[in-house]
Formats: sequence, C-alpha cells, structure tokens
Amino acid sequence: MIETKEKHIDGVLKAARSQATRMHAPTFVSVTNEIDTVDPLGFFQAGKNIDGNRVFWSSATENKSFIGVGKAYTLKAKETSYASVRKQWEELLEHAIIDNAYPLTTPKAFGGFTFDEKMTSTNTDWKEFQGSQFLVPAYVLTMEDDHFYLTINCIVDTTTSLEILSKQISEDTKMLARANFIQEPLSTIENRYEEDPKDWMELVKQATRTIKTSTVDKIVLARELLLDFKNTVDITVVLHHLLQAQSNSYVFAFDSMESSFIGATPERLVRVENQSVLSACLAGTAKRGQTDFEDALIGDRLLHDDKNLHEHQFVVDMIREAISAVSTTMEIPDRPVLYPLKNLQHLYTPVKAELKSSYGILDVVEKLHPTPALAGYPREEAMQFIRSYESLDRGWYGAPIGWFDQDFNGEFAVAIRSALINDTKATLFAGCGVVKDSNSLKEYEETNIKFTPMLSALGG
Ligand SMILES: C=C(O[C@@H]1C=C(C(=O)O)C=C[C@H]1O)C(=O)O
Ligand SMILES: [Mg+2]
Repeated sequence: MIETKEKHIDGVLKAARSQATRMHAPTFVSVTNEIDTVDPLGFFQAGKNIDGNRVFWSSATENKSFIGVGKAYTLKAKETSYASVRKQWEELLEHAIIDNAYPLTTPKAFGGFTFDEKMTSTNTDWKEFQGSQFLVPAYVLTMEDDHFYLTINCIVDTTTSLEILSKQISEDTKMLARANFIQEPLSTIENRYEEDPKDWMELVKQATRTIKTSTVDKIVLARELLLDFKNTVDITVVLHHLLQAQSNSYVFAFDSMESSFIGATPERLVRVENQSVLSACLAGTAKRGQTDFEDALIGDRLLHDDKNLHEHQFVVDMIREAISAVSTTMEIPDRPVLYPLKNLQHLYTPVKAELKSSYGILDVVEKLHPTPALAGYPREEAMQFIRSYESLDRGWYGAPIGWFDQDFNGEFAVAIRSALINDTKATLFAGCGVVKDSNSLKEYEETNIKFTPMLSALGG
C-alpha cells in the first residue's frame, strides 16, 4: 500500500523543489495517505532508528492516537514562548505544499511548553527539554478507530537531493510499516530515593501557615521519586503498560536520543476544534475502594468533602474567568462529578465554550497555564512560593503538553502522572493542592497514590 504512493511523493518533492528555487526559501512538504493496518507500538519502537526523535499521543476520551518519529522540523523557545512558537509555525507553513485529503491529518506540531518560563533548569536531566519545544515529525502515524494514515513531512530547499530524499523516505516508510512490537521484560529497579518525607511534610505545613496568614489561598506542591534501574528502560514497553492500565487518560511520550518524558495524565487543559472549546477542572482526590461498596462510599465522601471542594473551586473560578475572556458562550455545571481512574478518583467539572473567531488553541493555553490545579491561587503568589521553596526542578512536569495544527486546532493536557527517564534513571513526579485545612500526612499519602500509575508501568 505504502509503495504504490511513491511516484506520487516524487511529484510533490519536485514541485517543492521548484517552489524553493522560485521563492528563495525552503518549502515544507506534508503528504498524507490512508494506509493498511500497522502495529502502532512496533512503529514507535522502530522509529528510534530514524534519528532518535519520537512522540506518542493518545486521547483520553476518543479512540484517536498520533505517533511521530524522526524530525522534519522543531519549534523552540525559551521566553515569551507562545508568541514565538506561533510565529515559527506560521513561518514554516508560509511556504508549504500540503497534500492531504483528511481533516484529521493536517500538519501538526507535538510538544510542550515548560512549566515555569521564569525558571532555568538546574537539573541536567531536563537538558533535552529546555524551555518549550515542538516536533514536526518526519513520519506521523495517525489512528482513528480502524483507520490508519501515514503523513510524510520534510523540508526541501535548493540544495536537497531529491533522489536521496526519495530513497530515504521509501526505505523508512517500509521499515516503519513492517515493524512489530518486541516486548522485552522491563529492567529491574535497584534503588529508590525520595526527599525525607518529614522535610516535605514540613513544607506543606509552611504552605498552610502562609495560606492562613497571607492573601494566597492555594499552593500546589510537588515531590519526586527517583529510581535506578539495572539496565536501560525501554520506553515502548512502558507505553504498552500505560496503555493497558490507564483508561480515561492521555498516554504520552516525548523522546529524544538521551531522554524521555512519559506519562498517563487524566487532566485535559484544552481541546479546540473549529472554535469549540473543551476544558476541564480536575482537583480534589481520594483513593479507589477495594469493593464497589467501599468505592462508592469513598466517592460520595469526596463529593461532599469541604476541603476537597474548596481545593476544586479555585480551579473552576479561574478557568471560568480565563475562558470567558476569549469565548462567546460558555457552559459550566454548578457542581463537580467524580472522575474515576485506576488508582484514584478526582473531582471533575467539565467546561464547554465557543471561542471567539480571532483566537486559537495557543491563546487559550497561554491564558490557562498554570491553572490553580498545578500552581495555586492567586497564580503569582502561589508561583512565588513554589519558586522559593519547592526543592525540585519541575521542567515539563505540570506543563501544557500536546499538539496543534495549521488552523490552531489541537489538544493540550497537563503533564502530571509523569516521569523523566534518562537511560537507567527515572524521576517520577507527583503534587497536591495545599489549602488552609490541609493535613501534611494526608497530602503526602495523596502524592504517594499519584506516583502509582507511573511506578507500576515501570515495574515498581
Ligand atoms: C499535581 C497533581 O495533580 C493535581 C492535583 C490534584 C489534587 O491535589 O487533588 C488533583 C488533580 C491534579 O490537578 C499530580 O498528579 O501531580
Ligand atoms: Mg488534593
């Protein structure tokens, strides 16, 4: 199936070459075809051989996933990153030849904005995720229900050898389409390390005191869990475990030669599709019960628990304010419902809106991030506390991650329930919303449950 399309691609490459010569500027090429079934994890695993760059994204609510491998282009920014990323994307698309008949496979950039632009990473483990960056993959496999599509992206300039490029594309696509997922056993964990729980709980107490004596109402504090493995961790195997165990979650991976940021997050930040907006308020947590009866009891208590409702309400109020500023209509229910996950349950309030015509997804992400679910309330005071006292380097943890397309439609989630993996080392992240009635031991236990999805996917 893929082979029959080769002649067609050669034609597009030639056209791109003429355009590059005429415009004195490189031309971005994006060609999509529907293809036969391929093994998605096989495609991802084999994709490491292209140039080391890979992305994986599967939706929490729809049967839709994207796997990108190889680099056609990257958008990178350190500060004022929203404007900068938008500009780089528009410039790339200015000279583009797009051959695509399906709304789902428009050219896309996949990546993330950093959690806090004002912080420079102190932890070298984040060195491949400095600031904000988005990959425009060389090959994107798009899956929706039983349909598979392959998009080939590349840049053609006046010096590109079309013969070499065409041969490369042909070899790569054949290799990717034929690959089968090889599930090696995961490497064993040799060491575990975390900050002294007493110190972390002391910080929670300090935050509670600050909340009681100042204008800040909520501060989200995170901690990390470090794991050492015997051998290199195979990201594809971890993805496989996450996909099997974590329903109602966005399963994601951003991977370069040296490190990977991977996870399964339940928290949608925003989805925009033709000006229809979906966002979500997710805050307030309890464990799952062992039996249906116990589970329902815990859920019911969570729905009526003052501390958790208070923690949740800051998120609702802030998201309402942010989205109403860019929308014509908006719908938010009065009270939260339960959002059940394998290891825990949350309070959840969905948000629906119609975006004003001048705005796209990046504008909404910029307005929303960081919500009080990951920073606190009011935002600046809470961020100041985090910057001053939290010991870890958040990097992309808690950041907006996802994708956007040529029309600034797309979807972003909040990068929680995640880990940064460097060869034989993994750093897992978990945080919790501290409010005036927080109990430091309970918050500590809550973060412990939040480590579970990643920890079990890593064999811990
Ligand atoms: C910060 C995290 O989760 C956030 C905090 C929650 C809480 O404190 O109740 C719930 C969901 C998320 O908004 C995390 O999982 O790391
Ligand atoms: Mg909480």
